[in-house]
Amino acid sequence: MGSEFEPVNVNGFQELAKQLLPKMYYDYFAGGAEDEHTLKDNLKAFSRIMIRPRVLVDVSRIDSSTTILGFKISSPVMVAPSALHQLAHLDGEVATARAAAACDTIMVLSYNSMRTIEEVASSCSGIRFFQIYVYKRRDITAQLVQRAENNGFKAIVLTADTPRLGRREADIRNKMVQPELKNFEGLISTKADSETGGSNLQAFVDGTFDASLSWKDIQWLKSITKLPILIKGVLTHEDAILALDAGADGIIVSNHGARQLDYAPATISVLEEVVNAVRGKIPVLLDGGVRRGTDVFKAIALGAQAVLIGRPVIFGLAAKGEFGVKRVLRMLKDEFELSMALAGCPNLRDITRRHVRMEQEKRQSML
Ligand SMILES: Cc1cc2nc3c(=O)[nH]c(=O)nc-3n(C[C@H](O)[C@H](O)[C@H](O)COP(=O)(O)O)c2cc1C
Ligand SMILES: CCCCCCC(=O)C(=O)O
Repeated sequence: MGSEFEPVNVNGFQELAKQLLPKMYYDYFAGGAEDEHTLKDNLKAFSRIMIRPRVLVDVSRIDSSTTILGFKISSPVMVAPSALHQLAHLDGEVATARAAAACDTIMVLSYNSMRTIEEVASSCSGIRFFQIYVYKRRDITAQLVQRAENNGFKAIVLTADTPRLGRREADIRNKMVQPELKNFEGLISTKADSETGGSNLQAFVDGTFDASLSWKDIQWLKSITKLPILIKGVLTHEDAILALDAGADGIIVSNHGARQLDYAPATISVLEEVVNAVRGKIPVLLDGGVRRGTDVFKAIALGAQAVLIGRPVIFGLAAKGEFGVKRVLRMLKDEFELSMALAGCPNLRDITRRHVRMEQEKRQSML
């Protein structure tokens, strides 16, 4: 493959990133937990859903814009929080933020970014949310939440699926090195040594993250910020109800890109369960395995307000920096708009449950 290779879909960026990145970093970005069963199923589950197109609908104008927590975005494709963007490209999260802003969408900045909250905030205007983990040292988490709020971030995303780090065997084999995180300078050392010689990330998380975090702590989070709070990592109707009861302002159905609990369900397979439990009271978003505009269409049909993408953004960044991230976001928007047109849905509100058919429904209809 020569340097002129130009991806025609977002998977092409993964191929480019694989050629360009050191193996340790590529494996960190691409990998999942243990057998990577859920990693594969996040993709396969989308392919088990069929779209039921309607014809002879006027689709001469397609509007894929939507509103999330009152903020208008050009299409329901947002940037998921992902760590360590400077391992993909020197400009790191600043390039990602500029690309997201240029595409009129929301970026969720990771707690584990390599560019600081302040650098990202001053790099361009744009709507941004801030994702957090909760450290045993709660004062540090509270300071970062405050800095995000002071720097114009519009919501806090609490990642709830990481009391400990999932077992990513590629990182263990590669002895993945934990880079220092500038956000925490003067607050805590982000250097870590793995006693077992495995992944430094795992050693760091095990020493720092608060594994005692529970639903009652949402009250603590509410007491330290005025921003809306979204809970990321919900996969069951039981937890969706608990999130509602705790006063969450939104839910992100996520299995952390299959990097935490292997054999957790593919996110698209549990979206409807969560949407039904929430009954429209708060927005439900989804991430995990979204690689095509048709995937976005399926998630919207099953009740998501928007999707977020993780690895495609990182691979776009690794391949072509800010331009690569823009290309990824535009490709998905264009593909989504095409699927809206071909399915007879000029607006997002026209996409309904009846526009998709799950595998089990297909079998029933063939009996
Ligand atoms: C390399 C990498 C780093 C990630 N870092 C974080 C993180 O810091 N915080 C977080 O909440 N989720 C993190 N995630 C999970 C993403 O937010 C998201 O749930 C997942 O990537 C979506 O799946 P996809 O990569 O298939 O799009 C990370 C994912 C990847 C691939
Ligand atoms: C620098 C610590 C990285 C913690 C894990 C980040 C993450 O959520 C992921 O890799 O997934």
